[in-house]
Amino acid sequence: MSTYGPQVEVAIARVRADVAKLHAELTRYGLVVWTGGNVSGRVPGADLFVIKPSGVSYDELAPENMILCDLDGVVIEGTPGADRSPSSDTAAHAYVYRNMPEVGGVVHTHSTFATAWAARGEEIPCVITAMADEFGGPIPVGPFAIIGDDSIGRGIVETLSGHRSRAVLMRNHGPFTIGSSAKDAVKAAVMVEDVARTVHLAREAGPLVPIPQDAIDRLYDRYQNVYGQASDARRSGTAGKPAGRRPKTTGKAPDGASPKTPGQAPDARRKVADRR
Ligand SMILES: O=C(CO)[C@@H](O)[C@@H](O)COP(=O)(O)O
Repeated sequence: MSTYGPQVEVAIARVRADVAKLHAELTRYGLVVWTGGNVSGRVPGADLFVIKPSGVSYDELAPENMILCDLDGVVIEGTPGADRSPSSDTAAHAYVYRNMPEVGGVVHTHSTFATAWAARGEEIPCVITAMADEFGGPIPVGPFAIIGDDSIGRGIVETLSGHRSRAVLMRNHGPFTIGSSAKDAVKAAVMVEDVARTVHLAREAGPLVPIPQDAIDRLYDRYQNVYGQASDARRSGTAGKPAGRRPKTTGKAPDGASPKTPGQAPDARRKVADRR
């Protein structure tokens, strides 16, 4: 059944386990309701990534029902989980992996405060040290984009390339985060909600006090290069480092006619729609 070498199979198994487990962090930190968020992880050493099935309860997520895709977002037939349709945001995640080779994980949620900033189309100003540490400046807003093809991915890549922030607030939609791994992208999703909430509450109470740019730069540099342990991915890898512009490739969404397009074909809502 396997068409990959033993090393890649081991890597796929590890990413399946990580991605399945990390969805529990989204609920643990209150970043999602129902099935409104997704995590994916790149398979090191292969042009593949793993993402969850669309609209499936987080309680049901397990390594064997995660879905393996190529970097065009096409499901790899015959692999575990391939009988279900992948996340609605598969084409967006795929676009990010194709165009940002340093990215190892992508996360999307509708977390309340970050999504409220996205609904206003307003970037979150850098007014707390935790934000300077983690994001190195403001959290930018990305364009409004329709769900289902790679336009969200284009918006993420255009906004975050060359930007310190690992989070973008997609206008009228919600946060998407990137990281050196799926776990690192989940961390960014947790942190962006935390700062969105704090800055919102601060502004409700009075004027925000900006942090001077040179202090932001120093805080960011210390957090990325000194804070924590030398073995941390942030310090040893590319997480949080400015990505720089990447060459763009032509986006290719999954085949619209395929049963592997986002959303589960047997879902009850679909049967109802079909009857209309
Ligand atoms: O934002 C949206 C849809 O509005 C999706 O990202 C969210 O509902 C999660 O969808 P999936 O279950 O990953 O297909």
